[in-house]
Amino acid sequence: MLKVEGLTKIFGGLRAVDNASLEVPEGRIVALIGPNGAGKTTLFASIAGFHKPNSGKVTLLGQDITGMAVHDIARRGMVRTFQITQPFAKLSVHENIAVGAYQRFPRRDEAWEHARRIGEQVGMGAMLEQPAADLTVAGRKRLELARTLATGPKLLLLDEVMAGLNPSEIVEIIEIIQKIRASGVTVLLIEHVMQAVMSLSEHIYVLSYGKIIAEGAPREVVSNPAVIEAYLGRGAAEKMAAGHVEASHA
Ligand SMILES: Nc1ncnc2c1ncn2[C@@H]1O[C@H](COP(=O)(O)OP(=O)(O)OP(=O)(O)O)[C@@H](O)[C@H]1O
Repeated sequence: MLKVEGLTKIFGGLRAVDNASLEVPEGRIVALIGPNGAGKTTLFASIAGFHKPNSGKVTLLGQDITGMAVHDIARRGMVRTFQITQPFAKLSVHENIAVGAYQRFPRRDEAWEHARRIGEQVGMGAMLEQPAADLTVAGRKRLELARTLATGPKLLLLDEVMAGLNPSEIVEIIEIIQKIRASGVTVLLIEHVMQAVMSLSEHIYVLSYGKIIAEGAPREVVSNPAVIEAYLGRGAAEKMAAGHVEASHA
């Protein structure tokens, strides 16, 4: 569904993303992990049209979309969420979701009904009439998910939708993401919550200093010495193998 080949994005002298390649097959949940500042959000933004890559190629459903505008990419079925959510605070939850739904259903009644269904899908059925300003962090994260989902994506790019959530909220949103995938939407997610990455994704890419340093099945990737070192520093993998570092810190 999505193929990224040799993507590089440079800010000033900084190679925030350096020759990164990845693939997301249709119907899968794929995760992109890596330490803070590794370049994950920059890679997302470069894939979804928010940044123009310096080099590399992005292919969506067989079409070259490199450097295309955000709305053209969205029309082709790929949308992203944002880490910092910015709903229209004075509008209700239902109205906020409808803003996304209008991109797919120009008729008001259809967009409205679609927005209600999406609201229920993300567990916000009882909150539809609330102003977005009254939502908790978890509510705002769900609303962000609902707004992008309402545009009818084939591929959803989720940027840290679990940040700031408590354990039970995380379990709920994991279930919602599983349902979204079951409804036919492919997912690429950036996430720091390892519990979620491990239980949701079938394939993981690890970014460190802009480069993809490892990829594979979740269990393989978390025990990869290069990945452990990227998170814990040089020599950590060896110390861990010798029992000097708690595995839970990885
Ligand atoms: N618009 C920008 N201009 C200049 N430098 C930027 C810009 N956006 C990001 N960077 C830099 O690029 C690098 C990668 O940042 P990015 O936000 O992509 O990392 P990240 O892996 O998403 O981090 P986090 O997990 O903390 O969200 C960082 O060094 C950051 O300071």
